[in-house]
Amino acid sequence: MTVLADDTARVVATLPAPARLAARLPLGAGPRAGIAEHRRAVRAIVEGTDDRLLVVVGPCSVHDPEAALHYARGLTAVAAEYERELLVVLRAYLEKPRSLVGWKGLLHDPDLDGGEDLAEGLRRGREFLLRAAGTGLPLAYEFVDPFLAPFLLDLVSWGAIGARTVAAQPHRQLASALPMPVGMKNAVAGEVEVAIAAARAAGVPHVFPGLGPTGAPAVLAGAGNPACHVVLRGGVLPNYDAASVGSALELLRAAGLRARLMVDASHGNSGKDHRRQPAVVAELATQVAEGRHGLMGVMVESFLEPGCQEITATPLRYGVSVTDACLGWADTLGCLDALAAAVRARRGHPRRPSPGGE
Ligand SMILES: O=C[C@H](O)[C@H](O)COP(=O)(O)O
Ligand SMILES: C=C(OP(=O)(O)O)C(=O)O
Repeated sequence: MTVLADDTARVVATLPAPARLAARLPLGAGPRAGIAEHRRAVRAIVEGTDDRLLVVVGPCSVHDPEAALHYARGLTAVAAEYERELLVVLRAYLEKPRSLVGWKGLLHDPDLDGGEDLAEGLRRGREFLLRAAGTGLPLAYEFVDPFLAPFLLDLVSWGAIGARTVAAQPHRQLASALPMPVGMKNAVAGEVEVAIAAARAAGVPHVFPGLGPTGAPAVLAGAGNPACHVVLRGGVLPNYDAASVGSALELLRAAGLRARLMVDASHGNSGKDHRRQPAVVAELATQVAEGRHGLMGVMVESFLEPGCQEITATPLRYGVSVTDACLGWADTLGCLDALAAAVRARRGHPRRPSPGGE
């Protein structure tokens, strides 16, 4: 066993270099081209040259890859049905940030038993993302630990920096170097300014320490990511209502940013009660239908079955979240239908020629 000089942490296992993991689980040329196209399509919505809604939907966390793939296959058919109005992106989250302690996601603990076999978690996580990409859906991923990003980022078409890390310089630096649009969540208590600051900070170049492809510590350079944007996820109070969305758009304009944002129907906007997500989506659909062009995306936490369960339950119920409660499949279909109808209605409201297109 190797002991660090100051005895603060023991090395309990080693990980492969990112390039080695990718060589074992390679992304083929066809899917790579598909992901490049997905990123271009997501960017077009973020920038406002595509008037569809970006809908990031799927489980809070992937704990059972087979169930998540089952969900993804169902979503593929629905995404095709609504492709004229919605760009549907699968939440494929393998890391969970915790408010205190708890299961940190499939990468950290793939057997859900506290074994914390990160090497196996990375292998299984990358394998899952490859199979999920094989459905043809674009994938969404929250980059919780910047150290783990180089193992997986080639598979992601929309990235998130979460409410617990959005103020952190390492996450903003990472976002500046990511090759896909990145949503910056407002802070846990609800502060939107920190998400705007994160989008601004990640929009400019940074030089920062990280892991090179060969696994060696390296100095990395991010060119700046102009497709970073804000995601309103609520806080102490929700912020999906028309007044809150309007004032966030004003803050973006005042900061010199594009007045376009996504709203998360879950988390602080639903009080983590999945049964409230359809009402949040209905309100967002109303705003869209009435001509709110700056509302460019919606996030929904959804899985095969509604609700959630304790990760320690035996047996675990198939298709039920082990982290935040999710909408079930039937309600998810209702949400997508409402959002697609809203986009059709919005097309009847011409955009004002403002920088944000609001
Ligand atoms: O999205 C998932 C959770 O909200 C996030 O991981 C925080 O969870 P926690 O507050 O239960 O730790
Ligand atoms: C953790 C998440 O969200 P937030 O950062 O908004 O809490 C999430 O979307 O999984």
